[in-house]
Amino acid sequence: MRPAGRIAAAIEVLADVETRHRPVADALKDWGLSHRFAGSGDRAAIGNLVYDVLRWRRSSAWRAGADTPRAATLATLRFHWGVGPADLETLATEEHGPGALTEEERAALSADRLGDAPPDVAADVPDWLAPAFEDNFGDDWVNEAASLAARAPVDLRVNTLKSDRAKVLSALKRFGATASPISPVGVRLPARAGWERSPNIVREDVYQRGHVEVQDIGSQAAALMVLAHPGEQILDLCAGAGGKTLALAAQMDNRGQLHATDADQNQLAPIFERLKRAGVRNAQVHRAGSDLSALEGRMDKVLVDAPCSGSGTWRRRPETKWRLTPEALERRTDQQAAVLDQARAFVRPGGTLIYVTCSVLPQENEAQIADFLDRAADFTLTSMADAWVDIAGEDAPMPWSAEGLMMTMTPAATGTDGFFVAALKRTG
Ligand SMILES: C[S@@+](CC[C@H](N)C(=O)[O-])C[C@H]1O[C@@H](n2cnc3c(N)ncnc32)[C@H](O)[C@@H]1O
Repeated sequence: MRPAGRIAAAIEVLADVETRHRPVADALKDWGLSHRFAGSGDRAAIGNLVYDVLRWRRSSAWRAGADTPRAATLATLRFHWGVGPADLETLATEEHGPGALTEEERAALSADRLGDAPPDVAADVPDWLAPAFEDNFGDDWVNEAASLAARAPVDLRVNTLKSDRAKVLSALKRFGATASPISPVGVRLPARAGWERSPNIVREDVYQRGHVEVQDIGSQAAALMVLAHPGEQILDLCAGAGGKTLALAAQMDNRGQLHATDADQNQLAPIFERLKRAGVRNAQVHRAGSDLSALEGRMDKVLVDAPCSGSGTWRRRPETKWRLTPEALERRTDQQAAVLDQARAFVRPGGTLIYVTCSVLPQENEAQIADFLDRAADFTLTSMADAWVDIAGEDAPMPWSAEGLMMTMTPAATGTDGFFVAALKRTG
């Protein structure tokens, strides 16, 4: 397909998402099924544009002067893909293209009005979330929020049970792989621009042989902040598909005992195959709802990788930014409080509870920890500043942190997805 046809297709998919409130992936898949002439490269390229429109939806509508899929798509091409006004005009009128620009569109796309936009429009966040960002990031809030809109790179974690970073870097050199400045086991493949397709890493030999896992550097750093050591007893209470379980097993060098469970058995489903592929031998998976009373008071570390709004991962799932509601956020914070209360019983005296979210919202992070400390007098916050420097090195970018006590990684500060980490020591 020619670019003009892809642009028209992206507008069609976005209209479907909007009018039928459909998941983006489903709308893209259906479009592909009903347009068999489009190859897999075309479908991926259309997906790139659709997701980019969703990333900057609010600011694009402002720039275009209209909040429609067509207006937002044209503004995305103009202001994020660098397509000049004359080229946009030509593309629009080509065969199978989206159709000639109107006078209003031409005027809106010829000059950029973003400088006049209110902060929450420039930040590309829903207006009800602006106070949370401002509260968390002060004067930097617009820049921080806007950084959650850009395309994300593909990050990989080298599985040290099977390989090392130098070998993985060499195997993935053709994708532009570089070593992460934060995670000593992290490898980054740069984000692709425009229509260009991301590398399909799961087809690579290093992936199929379990030498790497796809995992954001922020998620890797959060797992490293557990400070798991060989020989310890560790519980991963919200293990889900096991992303952090695998990282912890590698840190433990397969020694000691790693317990993994989740409240939802369906979430756990992929973990078994992943543990096998990664060569993990020290993990025991407990089915959802299992009786874990034998572990109470015995764990050196308990990881709560809590259910959350996912605001830190908006780069990867931009549609979720616009679908989040105050009610859904409140449900999440209730779940977080419940899972923290559940987790504390497993920590041995002197052991540590590590709380992680992939969110940057203070309601799910600092406020959640403050409330927990009010309920749990036998826990105290521990500083993470030294551990961060030990793991990442002196020159690595620093997360947001008040006195080193709790940490928030963000695309703007650490070049990662947004992640929050707090470590709470059981004193009594
Ligand atoms: C952020 S996801 C976990 C991601 C996973 N740790 C990883 O790194 O791939 C949060 C998980 O918490 C689980 N969950 C929610 N409430 C829970 C509870 N009370 N106890 C255990 N798991 C819970 C959800 O089912 C979900 O799988």
